[in-house]
Amino acid sequence: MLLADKTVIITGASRGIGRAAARECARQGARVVIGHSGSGQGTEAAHSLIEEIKAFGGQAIEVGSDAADPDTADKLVAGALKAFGSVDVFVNNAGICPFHSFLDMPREVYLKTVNTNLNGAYFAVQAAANQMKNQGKGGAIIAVSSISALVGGAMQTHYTPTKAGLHSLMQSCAIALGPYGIRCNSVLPGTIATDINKEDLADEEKLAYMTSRTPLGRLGEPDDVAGPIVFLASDMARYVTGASLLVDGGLFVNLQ
Ligand SMILES: NC(=O)C1=CN([C@@H]2O[C@H](COP(=O)(O)OP(=O)(O)OC[C@H]3O[C@@H](n4cnc5c(N)ncnc54)[C@H](OP(=O)(O)O)[C@@H]3O)[C@@H](O)[C@H]2O)C=CC1
Ligand SMILES: C[C@H](O)[C@@H]1OC(=O)[C@H](O)[C@@H]1O
Repeated sequence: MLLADKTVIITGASRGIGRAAARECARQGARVVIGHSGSGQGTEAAHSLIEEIKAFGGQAIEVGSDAADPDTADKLVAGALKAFGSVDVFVNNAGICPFHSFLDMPREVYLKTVNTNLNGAYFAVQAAANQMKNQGKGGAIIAVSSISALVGGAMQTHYTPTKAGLHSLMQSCAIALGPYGIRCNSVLPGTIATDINKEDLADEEKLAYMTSRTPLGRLGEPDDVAGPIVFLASDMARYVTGASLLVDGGLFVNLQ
C-alpha cells in the first residue's frame, strides 16, 4: 500500500474529486481527515464516506469548517492530531466556481471565490506545513489547481486567478519547505464531471464540445484524479517537488 501509516488531510472531500481522492488514500492505507463546508449536505456526505471507508477496514474522521475562514486551517490540523497523532500529507482541494460574466461580476461572488479557493488555502497550507516541520520527518502538500491555471474562461474571471495562484503557491512553497523535506506539487485537472459543473454541462452542446476537444474522448471522472494525487502524496514521488501534473485527457495540448 502506497500510503501506509500516513495521515492525510483532504479539504473538500465530501464530494467530487476530493471524495474520490479520500477513498483512494484510505484504500492505500492512509488515515484520512475529510474536510467539508460544515453544511448539512456536506456533513451527511462526509458521514457516508466514513462509513464506506470503515467498511473496507480504513480509518477516517470529518472536520466541517468553511475553507474561506483562516481558522479552519488550525481546526483541520487539530482534528488530525487528536484522531491520528500526525499530519503527513495535506491536499488542498476545496473549491467553488460560480460561473458569472466579468463586466457585472458582483463583488461578493468575486471575494467569496478568492477567499474559498485561495486565501483559505494559504493559511491551511501554512498550518499543515508547520505541523510537518515540527514532526521532523517531511511531508507532502498537494494543491488541486486546474487547467484553468493555464488558460482563461470568460465566465471564470474570478476563478482562474485562484487556480493560477494555487499553482504558484506550490512552486514557492516547494522552495520554502524543501529544506524540511516537505514536497509541494499541484495537480491540474481538465474537465471532470462533478457537482461544480453540473449546471454548465447540462447544456448538451457545451458537453459535446468539451468531449470532442478531449483527445481521450470523454470527460474526466473524479477517480481519474485520485491516482495522480496518491502518487504525489506517496514516497514514489520522493524527488518530485514544485511540479504540476495535468490530468485532463489531453485537453490542454489539443489546440490545432
Ligand atoms: N470538476 C472539474 O472540472 C475541476 C475541478 N477542479 C477543482 O477541484 C476541486 C474540487 O472540485 P469538484 O470535486 O469538481 O467540486 P464539487 O463541487 O464536486 O466538490 C466541492 C467540494 O468542496 C467543498 N467545499 C466547497 N465550498 C467549501 C467551503 N466554503 N468550505 C469547505 N469546503 C467547501 C464541498 O464541500 P460540501 O459538500 O460541504 O459543500 C465539496 O466537498 C476544486 O478546487 C475545483 O476548483 C479543478 C479542475 C477541474
Ligand atoms: C468548473 C469548471 O467546469 C472546471 O473547473 C476547472 O477548473 C476546469 O478548468 C473547468 O473549467
